[in-house]
Amino acid sequence: MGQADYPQICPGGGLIISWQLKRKRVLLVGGGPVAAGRLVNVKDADAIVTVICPSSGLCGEMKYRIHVEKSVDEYQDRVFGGKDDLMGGYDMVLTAIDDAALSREICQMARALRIPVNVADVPPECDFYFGSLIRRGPLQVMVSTGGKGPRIAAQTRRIIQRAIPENLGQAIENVGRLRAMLRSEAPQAAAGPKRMSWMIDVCEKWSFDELATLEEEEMRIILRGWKDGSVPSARQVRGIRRTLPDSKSIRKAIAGRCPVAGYISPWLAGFAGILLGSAITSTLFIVRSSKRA
Ligand SMILES: C[C@@]1(CC(=O)O)c2cc3[nH]c(cc4nc(cc5[nH]c(cc(n2)[C@H]1CCC(=O)O)[C@@](C)(CC(=O)O)[C@@H]5CCC(=O)O)C(CC(=O)O)=C4CCC(=O)O)c(CCC(=O)O)c3CC(=O)O
Ligand SMILES: NC(=O)C1=CN([C@@H]2O[C@H](COP(=O)(O)OP(=O)(O)OC[C@H]3O[C@@H](n4cnc5c(N)ncnc54)[C@H](O)[C@@H]3O)[C@@H](O)[C@H]2O)C=CC1
Repeated sequence: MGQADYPQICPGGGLIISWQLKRKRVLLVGGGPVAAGRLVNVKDADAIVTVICPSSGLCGEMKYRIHVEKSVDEYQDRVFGGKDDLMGGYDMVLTAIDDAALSREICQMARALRIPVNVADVPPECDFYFGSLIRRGPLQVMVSTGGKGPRIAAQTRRIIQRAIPENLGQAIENVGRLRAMLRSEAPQAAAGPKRMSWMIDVCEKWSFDELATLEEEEMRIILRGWKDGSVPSARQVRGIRRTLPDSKSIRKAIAGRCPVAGYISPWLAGFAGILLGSAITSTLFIVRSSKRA
């Protein structure tokens, strides 16, 4: 048992977790563009949100969210009024106001009440930071630089965004449905380890594209393997007809590069070659025919 057997502890980071805010109460003070961004973040997590901000200070998006979309659960058209405003049983307090002294005060009051608080742009007054976010259905990715470089967080997010397959959200959605079906077929706690290793096999054996296009009937067929611990492949479940190459392989074949020579895909090169060949042949034919004539 030595140091090398265990992951190294790297102090100085933040704890990245997926805070379940559903039906929890969030107080948002402010109504500018930053507050509007925060609102979207917490409503994406199904929170119950109260906004305190005079209507004269609401930005366009905030007006839309409150009056048209009606996604703000409670709107109070006034300035922040002191400690009583924090007594609504809140699980989180967010401020995005252009008043540094008041923000500091709200932060201190929230901390005294042990309510986690974020003051936009003031790291010492944040119990947690927001991050740069990617959302694809149930898939969420957050990039944090721990306050060192928020713009770099956004740039990193864009790099990751490009690397995430388009249909991954749908694949995860379907895996969620299959897991739920498995849980109702084998609900016993004792089956946990077997359930988990069977689900691991499904996720490893089926590609994202195959999972993304899974239909309910196919899920039932896969589940037939559960009892003897086997996982049928997509080819076995779908037969030869539906096992077309996935979109990634098609894209690679058409637009990819030959890994050895580095030139564009042999498919594309081959196709271009045929086109060029027929063009040359027909030109020669036309030239010869016109000479004869
Ligand atoms: C600590 C933190 C606290 C918090 O607010 O939660 C915080 C603090 C500060 N931000 C500042 C500035 C900028 N913030 C952004 C952008 C974002 N800032 C976000 C989060 C965070 N910002 C938390 C740390 C997150 C992390 O590091 O990972 C993002 C990720 C999420 C979001 O806010 O929703 C979002 C990108 C979303 C996206 O696009 O994906 C840009 C870039 C831009 O606008 O394009 C700039 C200008 C460039 C620059 O300054 O670097 C300043 C300086 C003010 C000054 O100099 O006066 C401070 C204060 C300080 O650093 O002291
Ligand atoms: N983390 C981030 O990504 C960023 C954070 N910020 C910071 O966030 C804060 C807000 O930014 P913006 O939305 O652009 O500001 P803004 O100036 O557009 O909006 C300020 C809002 O606060 C409201 N407000 C002011 N005093 C209030 C009070 N006593 N009670 C209730 N509401 C009050 C105003 O009516 C207005 O709606 C700024 O302090 C800014 O430094 C700014 C840009 C990026």
